[in-house]
Amino acid sequence: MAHQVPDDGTLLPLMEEFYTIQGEGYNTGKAAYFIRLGGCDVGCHWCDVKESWDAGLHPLTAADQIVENAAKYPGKAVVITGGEPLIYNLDYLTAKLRARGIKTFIETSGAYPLSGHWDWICLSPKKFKAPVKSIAAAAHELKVIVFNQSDFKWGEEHARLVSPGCKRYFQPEWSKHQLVTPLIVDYVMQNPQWEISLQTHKYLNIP
Ligand SMILES: C[S@@+](CC[C@H](N)C(=O)[O-])C[C@H]1O[C@@H](n2cnc3c(N)ncnc32)[C@H](O)[C@@H]1O
Ligand SMILES: Nc1nc2[nH]cc(C(=O)O)c2c(=O)[nH]1
Ligand code: SF4
Ligand SMILES: [Mg+2]
Repeated sequence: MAHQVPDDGTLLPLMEEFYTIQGEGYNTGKAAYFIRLGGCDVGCHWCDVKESWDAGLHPLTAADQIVENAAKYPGKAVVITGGEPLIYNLDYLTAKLRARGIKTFIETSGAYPLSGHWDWICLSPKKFKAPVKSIAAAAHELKVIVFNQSDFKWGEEHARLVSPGCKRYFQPEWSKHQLVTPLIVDYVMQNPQWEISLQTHKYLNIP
């Protein structure tokens, strides 16, 4: 059974929360508390967290409780991810985190309209359900997953939509990383407005 999630953002389906090091993208290497919300209908066939997709499997949890949990850790940054976190209204959760001096980062496909107050927005657009138009201009980071050669073209199409200061990354799809990492290395050397992002937590064997 799906939950009835209230639209004021005070209750959210929480899959897991853990303190670790941001493994990907611009904030790689920084300690952060991860908040993983359940629910996603984007359907990436290579998604590395398919257990998140069914929101009904993940308990509705008070946003206030999530804030209390996050505030216990010395790293004053959270990464809100999922699933697709923008299915939910994140205004309440992010306002409360910021009021506690905690920086707010999001990982999103952009398939739903932006809510929340953000210090860093990582947009990772997907072919399977394209981002809403308004989100590209707000992104601080564009992180495109490379599963095959066609993803470079897809990345370039989205790079035209983001702001000039937005960081651009290609990140290998994990199951294909041996094959596609050398392609990304070549691409970045030829197109230095792009950088490579690796899922460093998977090499470090941390969450
Ligand atoms: C699991 S997603 C959750 C957030 C949001 N649904 C999204 O896709 O951006 C978190 C990040 O992991 C990336 N990701 C998911 N599966 C991956 C895989 N197999 N290899 C590399 N990156 C992956 C996504 O593109 C996204 O940047
Ligand atoms: N260490 C670590 N860094 C991450 N960056 C984005 C992640 C995600 O699943 O959204 C992730 C994750 O699951 N673990
Ligand atoms: S949008 Fe994110 S959570 Fe959803 S299927 Fe794709 S990678 Fe997984
Ligand atoms: Mg992950």
